[in-house]
Amino acid sequence: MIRIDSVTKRYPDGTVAVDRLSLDIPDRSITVLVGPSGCGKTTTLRMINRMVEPTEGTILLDGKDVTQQPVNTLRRSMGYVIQNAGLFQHRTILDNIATVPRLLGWGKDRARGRARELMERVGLDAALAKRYPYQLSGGQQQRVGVARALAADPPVLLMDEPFSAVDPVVRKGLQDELLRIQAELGKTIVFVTHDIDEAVKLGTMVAVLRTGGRLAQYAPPAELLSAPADAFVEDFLGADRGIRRLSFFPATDLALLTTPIVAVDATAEQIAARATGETPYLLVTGLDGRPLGWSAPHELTAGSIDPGRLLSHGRPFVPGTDSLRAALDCAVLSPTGWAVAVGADGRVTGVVSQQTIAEAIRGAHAAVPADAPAAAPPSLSKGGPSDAKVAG
Ligand SMILES: Nc1ncnc2c1ncn2[C@@H]1O[C@H](COP(=O)(O)OP(=O)(O)OP(=O)(O)O)[C@@H](O)[C@H]1O
Repeated sequence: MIRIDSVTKRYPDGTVAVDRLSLDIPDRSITVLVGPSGCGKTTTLRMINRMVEPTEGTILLDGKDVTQQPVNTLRRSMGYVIQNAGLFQHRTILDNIATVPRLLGWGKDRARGRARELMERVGLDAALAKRYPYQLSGGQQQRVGVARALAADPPVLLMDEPFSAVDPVVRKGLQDELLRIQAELGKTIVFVTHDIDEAVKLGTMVAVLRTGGRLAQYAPPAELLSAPADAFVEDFLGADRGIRRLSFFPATDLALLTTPIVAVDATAEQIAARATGETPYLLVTGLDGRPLGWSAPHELTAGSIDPGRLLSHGRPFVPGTDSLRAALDCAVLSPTGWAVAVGADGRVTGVVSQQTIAEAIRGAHAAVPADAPAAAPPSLSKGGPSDAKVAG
């Protein structure tokens, strides 16, 4: 949908911010521009909506040169979100969001109705509608910024470090919300960040730029992690890329054991039958099938198992939704070294050892050569079990 074709930007003082950059930005997906400070990310983004004009090269939107379109028409087809939201301080939240529809000539009631709809979509309480930006938290202001950019339903969203100014917890919430909105609305999003973790989490495609505005690598995140193009990209990705790459493999095919599991009301015979030596511990579940904790079999008293005396079961993972990284994390954090698998309803479906997960990891790596990346399954959570990421 957006083609950046051999674009160079030289500022009047001679600074080359972007150097012969070519990128095909796919339709209805998130493309992330990432790289160190000053590598030309913002300049590239602003050339798309013509806030900055290229010195050389062309940018095509749906096959048409952006310089051949009236700049106002072009910008109205592109929502723009910046760090700190850039809200109009003297306008209410509702009127901030209604800005572009009003510019397009919508009546006040219709524009405000649309604004209310968008507040709900980005997770803002309707009670905030009449407040002014200074009466909102940073995270809420960013949500207003996203709602404002979406108000006229533009096909393209340009986002320049939109979540950089908020704390990590709020940031994660905003990222998850963006992925959810994107899954619903299917916008073409170009997203600038200097944070490689954010790039890998959000991007369908990731363009890594190096200082001087040159493209170092353009690839889906799994490919970046498995086959960085050079030492610069490898360094930029950080030390633990092998672990992070596991986010792209589903925990679906792990062989789960169901024997070492007993219910809290288990009889002595049931406990004995389950203590087969497959694991040094048994997992105790409640009568509802949810995990309560681990115990050595000889410490369990039939008929009066005290949940308060069990070892923590740790954080469970959901096979089919979570990744191998999530499963490994659960096993590493479990006091017994065994991870607990649950269904979407929270009921235990089995347990799995670190060793079995390690074998699955070896199998996954072997099945996908380093230069042929794993494709992220559509509903795979790429982070820990609480990372509700829907990969693009
Ligand atoms: N108006 C300007 N005049 C001259 N040089 C500029 C101008 N705007 C940006 N630059 C320079 O162009 C280069 C790229 O800047 P740009 O803002 O695009 O980088 P960036 O990757 O977005 O950086 P950051 O992550 O720090 O925001 C930098 O060296 C910057 O100093």
